[in-house]
Amino acid sequence: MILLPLVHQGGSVVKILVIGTGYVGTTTSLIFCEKGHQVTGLDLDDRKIQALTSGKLHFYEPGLEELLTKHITNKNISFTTDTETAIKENDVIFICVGTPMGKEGSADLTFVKNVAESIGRYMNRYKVVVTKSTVPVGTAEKVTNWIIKNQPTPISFDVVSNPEFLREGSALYDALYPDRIVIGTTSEKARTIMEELYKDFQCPVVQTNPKASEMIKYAANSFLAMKISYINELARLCDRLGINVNDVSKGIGLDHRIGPLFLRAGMGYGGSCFPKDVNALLQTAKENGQLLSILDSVVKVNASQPLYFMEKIQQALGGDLQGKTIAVLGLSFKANTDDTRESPSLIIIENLLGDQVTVRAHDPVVHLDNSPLSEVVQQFETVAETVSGTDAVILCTDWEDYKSLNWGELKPLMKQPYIFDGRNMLDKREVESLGFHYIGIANH
Ligand SMILES: NC(=O)c1ccc[n+]([C@@H]2O[C@H](COP(=O)([O-])OP(=O)(O)OC[C@H]3O[C@@H](n4cnc5c(N)ncnc54)[C@H](O)[C@@H]3O)[C@@H](O)[C@H]2O)c1
Ligand SMILES: O=c1ccn([C@@H]2O[C@H](COP(=O)(O)OP(=O)(O)O[C@H]3O[C@H](CO)[C@@H](O)[C@H](O)[C@H]3O)[C@@H](O)[C@H]2O)c(=O)[nH]1
Repeated sequence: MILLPLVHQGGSVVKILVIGTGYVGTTTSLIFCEKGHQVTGLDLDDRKIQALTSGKLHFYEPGLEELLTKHITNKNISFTTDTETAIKENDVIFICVGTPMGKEGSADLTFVKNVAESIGRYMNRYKVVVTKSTVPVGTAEKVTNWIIKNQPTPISFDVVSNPEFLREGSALYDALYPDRIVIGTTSEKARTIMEELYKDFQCPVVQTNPKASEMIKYAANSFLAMKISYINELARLCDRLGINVNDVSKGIGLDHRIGPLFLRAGMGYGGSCFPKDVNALLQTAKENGQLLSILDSVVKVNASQPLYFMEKIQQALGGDLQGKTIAVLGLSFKANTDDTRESPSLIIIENLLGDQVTVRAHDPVVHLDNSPLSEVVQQFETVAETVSGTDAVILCTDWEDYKSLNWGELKPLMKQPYIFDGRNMLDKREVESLGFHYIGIANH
């Protein structure tokens, strides 16, 4: 299924192809449609393409499905699995495929390499090839070489690094209203085309070379991860001293040099990005003989944070958890997504199961269904069913739904009134006044 144009650029016509229809690919496609462009979305996964073609999103992301329906109706977007035709018919190609954690923490570039080879094989005229996937420093050069190696005859092209900074759960807003756009290229021709594509975005544009652009993405994610590990480790000290870490976050975050965001203490960062990207940057540092000792510590603190919380749970419940029944509320790595990749909830569940606990689970959008976890964890439709007969509730994901629960009504359903709040979501005094034992992360 192939599209007609077009973004007009200085009289010439530019057609956009987005390769990979995951969180980033789908969002990227739709924001360019919003800006009046015409987009083809390509994926190898036929089920995803069929779903998207019929206006259905294959993942949970607020606001995206409505936009998808709108742009399908307006014929601004179409989807295909036909790699060759899609490459031939489009001029700007965004690579949005996954770059999962590979050997020793480095980014696995298999999918990017496959795409670059296809682009080389099938390109028929000048193309701008844009890496939106998060890729290590030096990848633009690799992509260039993979394309050249697969070209039957030499045809000119440019590779641009243009990292994506959207968050799951607010992907659409983040992509439509980014804090900045980073364009990494040494080609004036490609830069002009990229500027044209982004001309309606109201934010600063950082113009740099591909290597610096690739580094900006890793440096940003690692910095945010560092803020989280910093506050989490500080929370452990606050716990010992009886200090409310939320007050500390507020007190330091109001200093505009520090900023209020990413200072929420909890069970550690998860998701498809921070864990893999911090590790990939560490691997880049190692390969280049440079120690990043702060980031080393960020990873260590993050790995031990769910275990720190588990210890608090064990201590409060008398040491041995064997034979207890515990409700886990929230499976996704954060609110407003159905993504469970590297979710701290899963680490908590794994530890509970290891302690011979019967685990009952709930999540507003994640369904364990056919996952291996469904064989050992029972999932319920409502929170009331989930907490029935349990010795404790563990709040693992910061869903709004959980903040507004009527704990007074839930308490009589439980065997023991314990709440472990891994996200510091609840008002300690309020639930304690209902007769609960409440333990958060330095939420005193
Ligand atoms: N998820 C996020 O919030 C986020 C934000 C910013 C950047 N990123 C980065 O963007 C990239 C994509 O992330 P994602 O979460 O959207 O990934 P994803 O795994 O959800 O989607 C990737 C898609 O690429 C498809 N694909 C793989 N090989 C292909 C090929 N040869 N041709 C066509 N399609 C192919 C897969 O089928 C899949 O649908 C990663 O590098 C990630 O680190 C992700
Ligand atoms: O104060 C905070 C903020 C976040 N988190 C946790 O940190 C993780 C990541 O959260 P968030 O950054 O909101 O989600 P992602 O969708 O993974 O987005 C990050 O990763 C993306 C992929 O690279 C980037 O594009 C985004 O800019 C970057 O925020 C989650 O487990 C959160 O619960 C905390 O524990 N405390």
